[in-house]
Amino acid sequence: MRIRIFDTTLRDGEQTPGVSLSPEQKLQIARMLDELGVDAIEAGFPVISEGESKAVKMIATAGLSADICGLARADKRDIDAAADAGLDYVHLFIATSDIHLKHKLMMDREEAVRRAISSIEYAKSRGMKVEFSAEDATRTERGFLRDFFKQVAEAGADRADIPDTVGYSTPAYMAEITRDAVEATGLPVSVHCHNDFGLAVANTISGLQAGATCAHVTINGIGERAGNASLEELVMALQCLQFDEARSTGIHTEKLYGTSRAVSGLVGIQVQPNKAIVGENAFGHESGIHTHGVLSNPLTYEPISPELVGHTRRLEVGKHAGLHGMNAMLGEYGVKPTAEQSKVILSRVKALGDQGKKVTDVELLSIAGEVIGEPGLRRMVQLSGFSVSTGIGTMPYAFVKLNVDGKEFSATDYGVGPVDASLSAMQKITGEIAEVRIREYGLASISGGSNALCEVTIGVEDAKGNKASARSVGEDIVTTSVQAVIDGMNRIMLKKMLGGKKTRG
Ligand SMILES: CC(=O)SCCNC(=O)CCNC(=O)[C@H](O)C(C)(C)COP(=O)(O)OP(=O)(O)OC[C@H]1O[C@@H](n2cnc3c(N)ncnc32)[C@H](O)[C@@H]1OP(=O)(O)O
Ligand SMILES: CC(C)C(=O)C(=O)O
Repeated sequence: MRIRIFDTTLRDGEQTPGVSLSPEQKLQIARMLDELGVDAIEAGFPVISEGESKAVKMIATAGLSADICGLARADKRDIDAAADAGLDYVHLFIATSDIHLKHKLMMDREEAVRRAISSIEYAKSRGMKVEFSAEDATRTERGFLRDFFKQVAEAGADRADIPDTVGYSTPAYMAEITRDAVEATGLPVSVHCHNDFGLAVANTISGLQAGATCAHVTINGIGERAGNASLEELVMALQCLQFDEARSTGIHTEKLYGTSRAVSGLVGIQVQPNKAIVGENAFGHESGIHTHGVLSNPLTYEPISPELVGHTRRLEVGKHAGLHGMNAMLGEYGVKPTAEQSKVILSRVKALGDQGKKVTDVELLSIAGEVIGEPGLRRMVQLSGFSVSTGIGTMPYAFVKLNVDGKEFSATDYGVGPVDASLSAMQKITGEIAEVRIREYGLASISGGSNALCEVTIGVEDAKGNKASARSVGEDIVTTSVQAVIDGMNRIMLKKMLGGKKTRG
């Protein structure tokens, strides 16, 4: 069965506290969602502001393949705003649980039904298709919910949606009320699940198994409080796990990781490393037993291949590392220790781990260099000049000069602060010579006071998915950041030059 993916990143996702997108940013995300292959995009809630109405209009007229929809309360002004934004598809809602009716809407059940019916009739009179949500459905008295949906269908709604507004349902209950709604309405039914108890995807799947044909989801699971059902998790679960019946979607799964990162950047919310499918660690391994297995056959410790979702594999060393994984990582840099040397290198890596430290690629290589007795691995990139200016009433600015294998490159750029400006300037250079991008940046203070030492940990990646991590410690956060990036770049360039066996990606 083909499942309809209704993406609400731009509406419920944007309701994440602290997130606001400009119309241009919303259009940019809508285009990405369309390319990803979603069936419907909830572009926004047109009545809430001028910018929101403009954004919805821009998306509605952008010629996208997905159906474009907007949210409206059971209220004429909201419906007019949706129609005026150029929509022919509106998502109407009214709460049906007693707690919402009594304490929020101050109306009884009969009034809620009347408001639902009149809003559907009005939206239809304005030429729009209607998807109707019974807000807080899962805390609504079951008999009333069933009756409510029946009347919504009789009033002319085209689709019915079951929101688990505060993530309160269990999968079993979601299935029961989905069956009720399908029977009562005879309409295509959607499910809209929140993640307050971490069950949003499980509840969504349960609703789909019980007869719903559409899932409301967001990229990275962003949304109110603990968020909504995550698009990437749901889509991959439907595609890869065993269910009673096969359910497919139109999502181009190889675009999932890129879309996740792009949305994360635009909304300003980092994806947690252990997030399923798209987190940095979703295909990352440190434990020796795991890296050993993965090197032989990745499916030993990965349920799916990272390429399927546009992600890459990453091996790391640390306290839990083993010889096979560590030697494979060193092999990428052309470093081949003897069996005895490997044991010594690993014990020093573990000693760092025992001190509670993350061990970066640069540290692994410098330990290996010391143990093998080879001079440090060649630095192709060196910092040969650098200055920044910052202050109040001035735009932070950086000048960076790098010596790359004897050739000088320089770049300048602005940024939100001196670190940002320096990293942007560096990226201009690295874009030219090595296409290295910074995928992770962490800054921590490791001693107190204004003369504190800072520690910068950085992850860099090239266009081919080669990754390297580096750490630098110093007194000046800008210089330390630049040094960490340069260390990471050196590792990537060395890896490319040596063309060692690739253990990642
Ligand atoms: C579960 C969900 O995600 S629902 C969607 C939630 N999203 C948002 O709220 C996003 C943006 N919201 C806003 O910008 C504003 O809240 C607006 C523009 C919608 C309304 O702003 P205000 O007029 O200042 O009202 P306020 O937000 O304080 O209160 C909500 C009003 O909507 C009413 N309301 C809530 N749900 C509905 C509904 N489904 N149908 C009709 N009226 C509703 C409330 O009763 C209250 O009405 P009142 O002002 O007459 O008392
Ligand atoms: C408007 C509705 C569908 C909603 O977002 C919710 O109940 O979570």
